[in-house]
Amino acid sequence: MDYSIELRNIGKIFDEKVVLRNLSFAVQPGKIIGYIGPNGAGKSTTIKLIMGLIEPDTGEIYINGELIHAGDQEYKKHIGYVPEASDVFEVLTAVEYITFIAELYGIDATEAEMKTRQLLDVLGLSASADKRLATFSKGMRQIVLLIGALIHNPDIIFLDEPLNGIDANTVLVIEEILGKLRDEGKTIFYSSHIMDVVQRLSDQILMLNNGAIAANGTYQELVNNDQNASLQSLFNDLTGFQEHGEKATEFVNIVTGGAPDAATVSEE
Ligand SMILES: Nc1ncnc2c1ncn2[C@@H]1O[C@H](COP(=O)(O)OP(=O)(O)OP(=O)(O)O)[C@@H](O)[C@H]1O
Repeated sequence: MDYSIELRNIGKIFDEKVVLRNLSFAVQPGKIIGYIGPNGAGKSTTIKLIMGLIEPDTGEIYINGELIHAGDQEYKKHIGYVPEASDVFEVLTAVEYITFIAELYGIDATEAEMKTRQLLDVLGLSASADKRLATFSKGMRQIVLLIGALIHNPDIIFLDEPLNGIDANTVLVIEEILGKLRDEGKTIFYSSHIMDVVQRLSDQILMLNNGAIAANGTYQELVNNDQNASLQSLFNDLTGFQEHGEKATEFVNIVTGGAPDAATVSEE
């Protein structure tokens, strides 16, 4: 079987800074892939490369076995993307925004509106369907972005912190939706800093550090079946971050004036 996404030796440099170095990984359809790493590790850059928004400096990207380039259009029809930043067209209503996207993907206008209203209804937003997005809360916007990314039934779905601002009940529904889409054979590429959600949802975890893969496997493989381990502690280990306790003490001491040398701490 072809991989749905395969990166071979990808390199990317921005302003003389090496952001991705020889990045290689492959993922199969019908899996949720947790894509994690510290701020600035290169996660969004990877997603932009796969979505063809930017070109790699070196290496190749294959989607469903086909070598792709940034200018290619065909494969993009099979991709859905839920961005982290909720930049939506504020003057549009939820229905207008989602049907606009659906029509861009070639869905007939009447069908697009019908499907949009049904999906908004399922996720509890039917009363706000014809309200402008300017009036929507962060979580409501996130749901609109999610529907907009899925309405054309994509095979490969990228989600960047998709649960931000969404209430606990709707989170449960969305997690189940992602599981069902995975069972339908979709590839779900899930990027998040919330380790317990990634640990719970992912069939495969890819950890990026300094532009290279630091770990790649199932959660059980990564923690070596250690019952006391967690993705959070593995993340701290692999990214070499052990001083959270000291950092917290230092911060609180500065705020409260509790440490004798608090005034000099920031001079480093
Ligand atoms: N267009 C760009 N021009 C210059 N530098 C860029 C550009 N895009 C990303 N970078 C740099 O590349 C590095 C990786 O950024 P990227 O957004 O991929 O990280 P990330 O892992 O998604 O981080 P976060 O978790 O904070 O979203 C950062 O140092 C960033 O400043």
